[in-house]
Amino acid sequence: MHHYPPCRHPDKVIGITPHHDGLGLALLLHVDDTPGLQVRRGGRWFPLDPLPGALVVNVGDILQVLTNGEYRSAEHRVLVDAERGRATVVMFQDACVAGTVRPLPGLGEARYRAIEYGEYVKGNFRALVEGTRFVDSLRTNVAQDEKVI
Ligand SMILES: O=C(O)CCC(=O)C(=O)O
Ligand SMILES: [Fe+2]
Repeated sequence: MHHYPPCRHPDKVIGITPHHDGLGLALLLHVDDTPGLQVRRGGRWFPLDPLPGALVVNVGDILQVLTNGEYRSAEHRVLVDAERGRATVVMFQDACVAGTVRPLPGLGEARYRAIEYGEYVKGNFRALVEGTRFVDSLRTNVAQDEKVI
């Protein structure tokens, strides 16, 4: 659960810095009608305003690998509001702890190499601290050559 208190200087703070979710699928419920969530596409930020009764479904990096890059993990961030607080509830679907993160068979040549889940988690945290994307380090030559993912 997230709570973003109002801030009189919203231009000077950030609710959550830009990131890609590292896990599988994220389901996000807006508890109130305060906007703040934004998604980046083509270098621009777009607001994802709350819709009553709707869930925001967000693809994370593991799902990007699982689908061999067919589904892309979306970069997003949260801004804060000057007057109103904001609350959200997020549920992350994760991979099996004893499992392997790899593209599912039948989706063409693998664009990502397989990695044990434990190693994935460690690498993902390391990359977060360094400000890089761990999923990029898993790309195979196929993905490098295509320059699409
Ligand atoms: O609270 C939100 O709108 C987004 C939360 C989020 O991006 C996250 O938990 O990864
Ligand atoms: Fe997120």
